[in-house]
Amino acid sequence: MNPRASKLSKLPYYPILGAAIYLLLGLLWIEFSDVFLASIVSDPVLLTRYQTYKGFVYVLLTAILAWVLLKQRLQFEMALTESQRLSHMAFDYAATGIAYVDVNGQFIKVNQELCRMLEYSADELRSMTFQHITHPDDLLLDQGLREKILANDIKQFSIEKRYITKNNHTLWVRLSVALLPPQQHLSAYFISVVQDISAIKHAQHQLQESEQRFRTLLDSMPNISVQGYDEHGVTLYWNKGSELVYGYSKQEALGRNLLDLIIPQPMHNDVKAAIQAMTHSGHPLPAEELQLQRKDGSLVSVYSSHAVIFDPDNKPRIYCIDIDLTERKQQEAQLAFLAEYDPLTHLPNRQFFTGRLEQAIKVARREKLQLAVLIIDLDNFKTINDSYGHSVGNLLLKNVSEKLKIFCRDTDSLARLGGDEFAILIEHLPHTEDAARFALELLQALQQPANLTERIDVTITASIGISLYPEHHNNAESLLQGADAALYKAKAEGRSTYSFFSSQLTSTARQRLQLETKLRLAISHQQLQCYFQPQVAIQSGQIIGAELLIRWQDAEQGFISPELFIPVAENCGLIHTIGHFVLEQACLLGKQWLEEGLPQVKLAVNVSAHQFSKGDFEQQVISTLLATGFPAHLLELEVTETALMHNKDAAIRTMQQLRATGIRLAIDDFGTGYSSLAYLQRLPLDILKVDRSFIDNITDNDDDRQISKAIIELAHTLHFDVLAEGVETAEQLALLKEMACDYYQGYYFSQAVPAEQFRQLLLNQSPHA
Ligand SMILES: Nc1nc2c(ncn2[C@@H]2O[C@@H]3COP(=O)(O)O[C@H]4[C@@H](O)[C@H](n5cnc6c(=O)[nH]c(N)nc65)O[C@@H]4COP(=O)(O)O[C@H]3[C@H]2O)c(=O)[nH]1
Repeated sequence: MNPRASKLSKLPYYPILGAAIYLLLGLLWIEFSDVFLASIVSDPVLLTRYQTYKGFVYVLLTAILAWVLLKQRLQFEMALTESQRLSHMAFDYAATGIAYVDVNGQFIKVNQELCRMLEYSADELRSMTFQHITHPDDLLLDQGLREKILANDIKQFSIEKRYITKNNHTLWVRLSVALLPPQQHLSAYFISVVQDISAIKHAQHQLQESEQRFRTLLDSMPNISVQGYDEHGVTLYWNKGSELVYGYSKQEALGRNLLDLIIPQPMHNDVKAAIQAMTHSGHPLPAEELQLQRKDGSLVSVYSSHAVIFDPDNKPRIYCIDIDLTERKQQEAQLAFLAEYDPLTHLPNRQFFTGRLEQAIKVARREKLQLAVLIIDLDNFKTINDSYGHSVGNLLLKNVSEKLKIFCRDTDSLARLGGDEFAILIEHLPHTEDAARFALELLQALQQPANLTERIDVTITASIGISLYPEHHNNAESLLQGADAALYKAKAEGRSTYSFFSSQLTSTARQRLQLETKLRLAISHQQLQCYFQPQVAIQSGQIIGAELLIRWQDAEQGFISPELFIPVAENCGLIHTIGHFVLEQACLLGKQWLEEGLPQVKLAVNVSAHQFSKGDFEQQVISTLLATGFPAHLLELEVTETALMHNKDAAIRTMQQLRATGIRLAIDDFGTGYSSLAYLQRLPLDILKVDRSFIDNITDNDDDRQISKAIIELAHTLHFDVLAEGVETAEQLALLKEMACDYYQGYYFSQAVPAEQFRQLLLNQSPHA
């Protein structure tokens, strides 16, 4: 029954009641209107007419009213019939199954859709109960809920359940049931609305299946970790990959916060912010590479991407898909290594070396340094390869690379350019021959027999080509080419040697190295001697001292000038041995002469810049004085301006310490350097030696004369004594006397002479002079 139709049926009786009231009021009007009109209208004609027609008017009005009412009733009846028809149609043709079911479960009325769903006809269904066609597993639930409605515990219910259709198919439906209370002639019955959800269930089933398959798939990928977290970071999902990548089992991970699991402490705040941002926006953050933490505390590199999925309760779930990059990183590192290193020797390759060289050139350009590039090529390597095979050849290359590694300093760069070719970059090369010395020593080291296997010992030689920056080339490529060309020359010269890019340099370097080798021998065979050049007071003409000058008489070459070998000695470090020898000679002989009663004279010793800048120089001087007993005030140390220029403050400190012991200090070759007056004032000097180059022309060059005069005056102003070097003539001496120069030395008085000869000079001099 349509409740709206029953309401409509009551409506038309209100106008009938109205009509009855109208009739009653009309009759009353007919009865009493004459009296009423007579009281207000006095015209008897009008009153008569009214009485004649009043019945007719009343009947007319009543007829009209009856007609209106009848029409309204007819319209209403028609509307009611139409509404009932529509209601039946709606029931029948509804897209949802509808059934009226009595309290025992018997179908009373079913619509077409329900029949279609259950594959029964309406008549068949009306002869059945819902229990007949309900899936046994769902029967208890359905029945129980209906009982609850009947017991008035609930008003209605809605469940998902299964029916078994006539053709024995399982049909998933959403069933909504409400109880219609008993009415006049009808007992209570259930209205069931049945919605076919088989398609949804099927889709859900498929989804579950595909989810299951997806999970199986995820679990089968060991280096892909998938984790699911709630909005607080609590772990909800943890696949096999996560177990393998992070080391936590599923049981250990589920329910724990990801911050306690895999996020290193310093990242905690960032991760919290990221979770908040994703759960609020519903959008994942961009994927990125992260370093996360394993159970054992070690870090693992992962490429982490995220997805934000809302669950059926609309709660955000964050899924992280982390790809373990460990293997890829190792491969990348391996590739990076191979791009720059030689896999056999693990030395940098040509590409890396060229880059390193370019960098070094930039620094050298800025700091005005010299660089050397050496290419080392093994002589006859092919023969070894051919005779013993490649594996022995490889062992030899490894052996050579080890020797090279040991040989190079930390600041040198070593590489294998390919085949049997190696390269070394020497930065901060102070002198050209340092590269030659390096090459020579390297050749000697490589010549040591190499024990490759139990039975194979190989002795091999190498050739080396050297090119220099900036002297030969100013870019990496050309420097390598230059060294290669030089290598070719070395090979052409008969191998087992080195060669510079320029032949001139090769011969100079070789000469200097030969000289160095000879000097070593000369020192060890005590072939160096100290000569003494007297220093004379200009006013009195008395010897006041002598400068010690080193002399080397070589058996083959004859006299070798200190101007030639002192720079070589400075480069190879022999200057310290020579310096110490001269100092010791001065002190020993000086002391000996004092003991003999010879006149007291000061002995001047040249000190090289290299000695001066070495930390223990003062110590060495003091201990020599103590060891020999030579008085400090008779020892004079000559330092050149250039020696003082290197580290001015340290030089001043050293000089002050030496001066404090009573030693005299002289500045040598004055005028050739760039000492400023201000700097000179700070130096604790005793004597200033005017360079020979000024004295040479003092007689005929006005400029030199003026400069010498100015130097002498300046020195006196600063309370230094002045000694003129290289005085060869009486004229020079006369001029110097005029200029009030204090002392001189030079061939005019005497060349440097052996100790005994100088001793004779002293003996000949009056002791009281
Ligand atoms: N033409 C000419 N030359 C004169 C005359 N009087 C002296 N000489 C030379 O001038 C040089 C003076 O020495 P120097 O300026 O210290 O210059 C020295 C000094 O810088 C260095 N030297 C010599 N002996 C030593 C030494 O024991 N230690 C160090 N560190 N350097 C030394 O070698 C340089 C050259 O020494 P030598 O060849 O001995 O040359 C000496 C000396 O023989 C002269 O009247 N005319």
